[in-house]
Amino acid sequence: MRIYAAQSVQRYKKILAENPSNPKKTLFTKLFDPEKGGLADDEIQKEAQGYIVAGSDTTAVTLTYLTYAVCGNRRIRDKVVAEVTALSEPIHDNDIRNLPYLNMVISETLRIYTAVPFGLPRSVPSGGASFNGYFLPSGATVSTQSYSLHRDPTIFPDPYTFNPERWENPTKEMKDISIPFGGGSRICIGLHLARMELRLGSVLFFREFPNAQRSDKEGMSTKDMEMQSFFLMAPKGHRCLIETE
Ligand code: HEM
Repeated sequence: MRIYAAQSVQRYKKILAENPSNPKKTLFTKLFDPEKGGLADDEIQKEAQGYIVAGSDTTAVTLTYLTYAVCGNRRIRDKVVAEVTALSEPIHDNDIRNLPYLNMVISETLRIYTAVPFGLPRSVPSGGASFNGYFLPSGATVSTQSYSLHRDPTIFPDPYTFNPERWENPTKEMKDISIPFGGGSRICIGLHLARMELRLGSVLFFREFPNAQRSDKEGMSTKDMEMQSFFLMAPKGHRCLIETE
């Protein structure tokens, strides 16, 4: 990935050299201009690497678990299929961003199959802070994480069951405690893009494969799909087999 990021930076520098006044714009275009507070090549490369990890595996893992969860319950799958097959082509995000059942399925996937089970660390500001009766000294590193919050049985009854309907009328506590994208000023910068990808990916998949179901070929089982933390969460067996009826 380091090499890929370095090559991308070099490719873009070539584009800039060929058309310095009007280059094809990317997220990083301004960073290449040292006169406008840009960064050095190796700094851009590190940023690019961060975006590749933060923006690809997260969504891929979430979409994998969404597909697996939906395909494991015919009632849920058929409700998703009914909603997405009622759409007419061409499909644009505007047509699907408010699909009620699909959004519940996505919220439930982000609750129970959080790809990022932790929060990135924060430093307590100078002067320290009091939280829940505890004093946190200035400079201490603190963090919270979504994995156990999303499984709190007092907020999410029967927390280990994939139940999209629980999002039909979510309580304030459910909304407050759900942090699949973190929170505060450093909340995931890609959350809207991620939700868009999850919506589009699911719509296209279940329109194309309305009869998709879990496969047990090649010994595939739920054991393969147990979540393991490789920094990001991912299926333990590194695979997810789905077949059509
Ligand atoms: C389902 C998909 C995703 C999940 C679950 C997710 C989750 C998270 C979480 C929990 C954080 C830490 C936030 C915090 O500490 O408060 C984070 C940070 C970040 N995410 Fe995402 N993310 C996803 C998709 C994306 C995408 C698509 C992009 C970019 C294209 C992205 C870019 C980033 C970046 C750059 C940060 C660091 C933000 C900062 O430190 O200011 N993420 N993400």
